[in-house]
Amino acid sequence: MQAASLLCSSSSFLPSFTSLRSSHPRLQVQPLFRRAAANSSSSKLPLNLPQNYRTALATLCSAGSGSRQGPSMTSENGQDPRIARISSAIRVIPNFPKPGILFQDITTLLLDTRAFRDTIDLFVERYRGRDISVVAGIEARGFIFGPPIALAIGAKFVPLRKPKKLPGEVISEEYSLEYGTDKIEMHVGAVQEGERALVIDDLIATGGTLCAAIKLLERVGADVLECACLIELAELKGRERLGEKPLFVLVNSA
Ligand SMILES: O=P(O)(O)OC[C@H]1O[C@H](OP(=O)(O)OP(=O)(O)O)[C@H](O)[C@@H]1O
Ligand SMILES: Nc1ncnc2[nH]cnc12
Repeated sequence: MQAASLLCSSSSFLPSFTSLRSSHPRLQVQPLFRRAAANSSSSKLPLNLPQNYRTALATLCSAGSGSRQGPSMTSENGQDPRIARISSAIRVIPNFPKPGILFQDITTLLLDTRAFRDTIDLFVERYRGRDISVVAGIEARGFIFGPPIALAIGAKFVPLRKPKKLPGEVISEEYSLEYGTDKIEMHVGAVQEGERALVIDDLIATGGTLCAAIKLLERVGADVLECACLIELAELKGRERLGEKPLFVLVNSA
């Protein structure tokens, strides 16, 4: 399968927007849910069309030994019925912020109170009762999903921020982009050795950001149970970059 390419030409501008060009082959997965517009090419889509082809995989996108189904997985092809609504609520904007990029816009999901609530609930159902004391959210969109999950499961929320945003002493982890590098930072003392952590972001593309987040947490001795994202751009194989670390996603977007 051809790998999609990062189109950003500089790490200071559009640090990690990742494209899946419309010419790319379809995702090689067994979809439990396929959207009606599944055969559309992104280049044919009007900008305001809420979706392109998107395959929702419910909890089956978990990898590694941490994989398990949430308690409310009622059957309709084995998929939780909430997934279809969540998938539909994410808008895909072709050619934003640069030509060739299919931008996964989660702001439309936030406008749909039921879909937003269902998203949080699905994560909470998965992580409640697993003795997680830290939910680490990645700037910026991990800050939207992380805090409600943290509150619901009784964990603290730790923001992992872009450079020079945190006022206290920080540890940093650099990660590579197609062109150049970027960095995320965490406050020293926010997480203690031995704590059980979950990393949350809206989306995994190449996986560089999540890898850096895992490294930050492990450097202070935390045990990172799993990473969780709303969306996976599976063609970019970010999951492989995570190695054995389990990844849980709700929606797979090709
Ligand atoms: O898997 P990767 O290739 O590392 O890319 C994924 C990251 O890219 C996006 O954030 P972005 O860097 O665009 O920052 P933002 O959320 O502040 O817009 C997304 O929210 C993830 O954090
Ligand atoms: N295609 C994409 N849409 C939204 N955020 C992204 N981050 C990296 N690639 C992205």
